[in-house]
Amino acid sequence: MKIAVLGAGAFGAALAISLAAKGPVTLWGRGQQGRTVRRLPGIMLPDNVSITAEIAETDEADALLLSLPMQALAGFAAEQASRLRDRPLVACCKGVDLLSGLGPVEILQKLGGPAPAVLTGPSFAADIARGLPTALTLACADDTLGESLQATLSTPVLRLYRTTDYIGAEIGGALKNVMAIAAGVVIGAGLGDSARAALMTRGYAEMQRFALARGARAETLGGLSGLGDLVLTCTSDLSRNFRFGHALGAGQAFDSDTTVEGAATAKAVAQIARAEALDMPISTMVAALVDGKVTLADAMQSLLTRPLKQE
Ligand SMILES: NC(=O)C1=CN([C@@H]2O[C@H](COP(=O)(O)OP(=O)(O)OC[C@H]3O[C@@H](n4cnc5c(N)ncnc54)[C@H](OP(=O)(O)O)[C@@H]3O)[C@@H](O)[C@H]2O)C=CC1
Ligand SMILES: O=C(CO)COP(=O)(O)O
Repeated sequence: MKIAVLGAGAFGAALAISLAAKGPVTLWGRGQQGRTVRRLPGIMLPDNVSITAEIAETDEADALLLSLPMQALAGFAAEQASRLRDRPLVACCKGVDLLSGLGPVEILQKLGGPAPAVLTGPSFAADIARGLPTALTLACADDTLGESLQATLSTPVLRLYRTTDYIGAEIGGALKNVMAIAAGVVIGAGLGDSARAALMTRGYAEMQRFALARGARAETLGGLSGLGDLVLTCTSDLSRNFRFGHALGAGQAFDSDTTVEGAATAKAVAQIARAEALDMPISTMVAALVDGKVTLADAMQSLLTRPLKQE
């Protein structure tokens, strides 16, 4: 199966490099110039990655990986509908669309083609690009297509596990970024590792609650795309979401050109939680903090003075 990756950011480039070990890959990036990837500095593309700014050069591919920021996906899919429709699509983004409340698979489903898949789980682009061992979840409602994509996209060092529960997989990937911002805030504000462990555990309970309410399976959240990615992103300085939260907690500025998926997703999740009366205190507080609607002191006070309850 010939693969093209749409989106030459850090993750798209890393996936292209990884797949190039198995055969030629086309990598498209808007405004792309030359063979260096601005958002993945210091990494060379192998010769069998064709990088281009001409999206028509991806038309020969049998399957497309969409590696764009979540909030850009719906607009891009609508713009490129005729090009994307009818081919297997794999969403490689993590989040909830702020305008529609939809995840990446639901957005791509609107195109009406084969069942879209989502590729998600614990992996930093820099690790994948360097060929370090990584395991991810490939979720697709059509298990036959999922099996074929799993085989095509796995490499000796990038091991894909498969599920049909795309709802659980995409919600795990979306919400772990919100929790990573919260974990960053905790550490940035000097509240300590014990507080971070409490935050991660209660954050995981929140991820489960949200996912189950939307029809996901609990075990999916316990897998790579949920717990696995929560652990990675809440504990590593390599995470942009964690670093953003850290800056927020420490009262420092943060580069607005950096992709921080958890910020918009927290707002989308807070809106859904309000509309559906779901108890999502950490996500709601992250949304309010990101918008500057509450101070850190108020956020802490509000979370710590909630009624005592059973675990
Ligand atoms: N980086 C990582 O370690 C991982 C990232 N992911 C996920 O991958 C997704 C992409 O993130 P990542 O690659 O890191 O982000 P980056 O910020 O590195 O790159 C985003 C890319 O998308 C391009 N882009 C933005 N908007 C549009 C648009 N409307 N049309 C076309 N291209 C657009 C950007 O172009 P430009 O530079 O011109 O703005 C850039 O090339 C996210 O959802 C992220 O959560 C998942 C796992 C790991
Ligand atoms: O999704 C990721 C790791 O799995 C990358 O995390 P950040 O977007 O926070 O850098």
